[in-house]
Amino acid sequence: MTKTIALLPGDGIGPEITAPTVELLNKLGDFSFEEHLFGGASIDAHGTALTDEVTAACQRADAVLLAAVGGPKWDTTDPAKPRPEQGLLGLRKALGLYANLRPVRPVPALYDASPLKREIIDGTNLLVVRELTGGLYFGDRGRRDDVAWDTMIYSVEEIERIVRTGFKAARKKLTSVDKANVLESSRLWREVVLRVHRDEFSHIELEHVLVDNAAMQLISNPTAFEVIVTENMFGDILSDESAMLTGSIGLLPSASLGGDGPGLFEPVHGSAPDIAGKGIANPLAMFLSAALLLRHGFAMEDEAAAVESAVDRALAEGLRTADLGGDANTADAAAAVLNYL
Ligand SMILES: NC(=O)C1=CN([C@@H]2O[C@H](COP(=O)(O)OP(=O)(O)OC[C@H]3O[C@@H](n4cnc5c(N)ncnc54)[C@H](O)[C@@H]3O)[C@@H](O)[C@H]2O)C=CC1
Ligand SMILES: CC(C)CC(=O)C(=O)O
Ligand SMILES: [Mg+2]
Repeated sequence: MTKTIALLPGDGIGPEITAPTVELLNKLGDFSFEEHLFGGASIDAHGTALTDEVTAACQRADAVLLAAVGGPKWDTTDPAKPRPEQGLLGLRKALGLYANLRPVRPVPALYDASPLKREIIDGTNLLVVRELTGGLYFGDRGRRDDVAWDTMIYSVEEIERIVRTGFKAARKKLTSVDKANVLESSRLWREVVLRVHRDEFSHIELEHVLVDNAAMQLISNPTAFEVIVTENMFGDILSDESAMLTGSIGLLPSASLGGDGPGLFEPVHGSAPDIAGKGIANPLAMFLSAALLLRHGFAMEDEAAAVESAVDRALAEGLRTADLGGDANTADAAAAVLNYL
């Protein structure tokens, strides 16, 4: 049966990396794409980053494929004005997508594209499990006179469910990243992690690492990590950092899961306004997000693996977009991957 994919190209490089991804998916299955304005594009048309109609269309779809939102055109410090990123946060919340999986799998062909030494990267294969609908990005915030505040708030239930996702993803070891030496929300986080480990997953090795130390060890000793589970903002920051183990943020995909309805699949990177419109964006993070959509959204494991193999093969055969130090453009990258599919 035809599966419906809600397509949200968004802003900046979003439409440029979405078009070849649709082409790629069309080679692998019978999909019906329903494209919607989202983020800045939706603000321009409707005055809001996410309309009720688009929320409903995403809820009805079998999966949601999103590129990226945002850009200088919509940057504002005025809290009364709409921002593209509000659409993203709103959609994740509306779909109940509390678990964001960000696999980091450097391939040997690209070790030289990373600023890190080959010996440090070699053997790295980690997963960042980022809590996506709580924490600092969703807590109370405000401004009064010359004071502003954001609140990091977590309930036991919110921590339990993401920690279980982390333990289930781990074969041997889970690293829980927090700031329990300072933050009360992290102390609760750690208590819950310890209890869930003791009661349900004692066969998995557990370690706690403070977030500042984790940021350092991701660069000095990345093979020490298998699965990292952490709160929303820490995961946001650590995953962009981890991207450099692979050589570029343009390579990192993600899957957002956990709701009753469809999953949402999107690259880790943003709308890259500095290169938008030039046709040089790396589409591989978007292709790999489509692979996660096939795997997690539609249980199409063979097709997902085929996309990942085609990406690996293209890179092994020398494909290098500008972010990887080469001169291939978006169309070249798409042609190379489609060729090996
Ligand atoms: N999920 C989303 O929609 C996200 C949206 N944003 C938004 O995107 C806008 C730009 O944010 P930035 O901080 O600049 O982060 P960014 O991830 O868009 O770009 C950071 C750097 O990486 C490069 N880059 C990113 N993706 C690339 C790709 N596929 N190929 C080649 N180079 C790539 C960019 O050219 C830039 O130099 C902001 O409005 C931000 O709020 C940021 C992160 C995630
Ligand atoms: C609106 C932001 C939370 C987007 C972002 O940086 C991300 O999800 O990685
Ligand atoms: Mg981010």
